[in-house]
Amino acid sequence: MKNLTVHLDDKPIYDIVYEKSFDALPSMIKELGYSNRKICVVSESHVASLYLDAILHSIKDACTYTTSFVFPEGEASKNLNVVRDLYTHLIEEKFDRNDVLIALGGGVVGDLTGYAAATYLRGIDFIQIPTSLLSQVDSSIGGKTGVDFDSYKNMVGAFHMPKLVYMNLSVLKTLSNRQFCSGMGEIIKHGLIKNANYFIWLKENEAQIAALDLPTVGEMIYESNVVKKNVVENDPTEKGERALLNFGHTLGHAIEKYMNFEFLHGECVLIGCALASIISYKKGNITQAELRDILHSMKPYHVPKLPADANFATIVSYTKNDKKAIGGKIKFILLETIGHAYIDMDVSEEDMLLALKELQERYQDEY
Ligand SMILES: NC(=O)c1ccc[n+]([C@@H]2O[C@H](COP(=O)([O-])OP(=O)(O)OC[C@H]3O[C@@H](n4cnc5c(N)ncnc54)[C@H](O)[C@@H]3O)[C@@H](O)[C@H]2O)c1
Ligand SMILES: O=C(O)C(=O)C[C@@H](O)[C@H](O)[C@H](O)COP(=O)(O)O
Ligand SMILES: [Zn+2]
Repeated sequence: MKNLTVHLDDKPIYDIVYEKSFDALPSMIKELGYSNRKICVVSESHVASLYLDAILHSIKDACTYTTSFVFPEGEASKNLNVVRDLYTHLIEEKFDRNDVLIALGGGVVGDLTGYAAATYLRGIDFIQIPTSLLSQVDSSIGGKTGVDFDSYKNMVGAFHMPKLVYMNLSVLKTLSNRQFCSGMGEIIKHGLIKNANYFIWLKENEAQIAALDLPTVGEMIYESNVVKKNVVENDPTEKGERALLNFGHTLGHAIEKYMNFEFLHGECVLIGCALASIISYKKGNITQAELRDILHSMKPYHVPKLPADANFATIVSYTKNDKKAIGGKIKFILLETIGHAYIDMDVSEEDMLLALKELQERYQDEY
């Protein structure tokens, strides 16, 4: 697979490289000019138990000093307390402005490490080594970094681009099926908002994807990265087009909070995409056949059902804290057709409630 380069203002900023091992990492660290720097590898308990020793061993001769910082796995760690502990570690290890962080893990590690890199000493370099499907297709690219605050998603953050995104596709072999399916939420989103052919390809290849056929999964990751890279290059700080990447996230983030993070981010994005598609259909945009195709495309990935007694009004009330609201109005992302999304400022609470009710009914009929 050809590597990609993310440009800003037509200047190359960082590469996304596709590998099947960690072997090429030391030479890439040297190429970035980090031979005389210290490196702290940041990870969480589960990923660290699988890959941290290998990474530390592989980079030890590529820089002057290595250390690591490991926090408990899961979304509950994506907060300012853990960032504070990381700052303390970096201060104790005398990290200066030239030193470097490596984020080794899924989106939680990437978002948190990126935020620490953006803020420690007003900004130091960091490298993304995404290990979950979701982080390989989405969160490692584009420089959105941040943490949750009082269970409000990504309330505190910064835009800070990595210097390299190093994908080792072979690590997906240790990922659980549930986490793999969660990553599919962002992937289906990419097809729906930007590339109808990619959406069709996803449906045609769903058997190979679900069976984790690595060449097919590699192609899928690459296609998703192209979608994300193009959007980020056009609008790195979300002044316009980048908001489309939030398709499925307004209600998705509200459901994540409502479910106390028991549902995974990508699972909530799948539900959110289904709901936004229902609203798009009810507004006369997508056809009934398109809506059916969208809901069917999610079926192999085990979209979790909201509890039968879920309080939809509470879920809708959580969307009021959406970071993208302008003058109290929510910037909702809808589909014009499959492959074309737009910002709609007129989605009402009633629209959201009706969509939640309809999805719950469709789930009872298995769509
Ligand atoms: N910055 C962005 O643009 C962006 C985009 C999408 C999502 N996000 C954020 O990313 C987070 C979700 O990311 P995620 O789904 O990767 O969650 P995560 O980081 O919690 O990782 C998911 C789980 O998979 C495990 N895991 C990761 N890699 C593994 C591997 N190779 N083998 C075995 N287990 C592995 C982890 O231990 C964890 O339990 C959310 O906080 C979300 O808000 C950010
Ligand atoms: O990169 C982006 O831009 C995205 O919106 C990607 C989303 O998948 C991701 O979940 C992001 O963290 C959401 O950002 P937020 O600003 O809505 O918190
Ligand atoms: Zn997301």
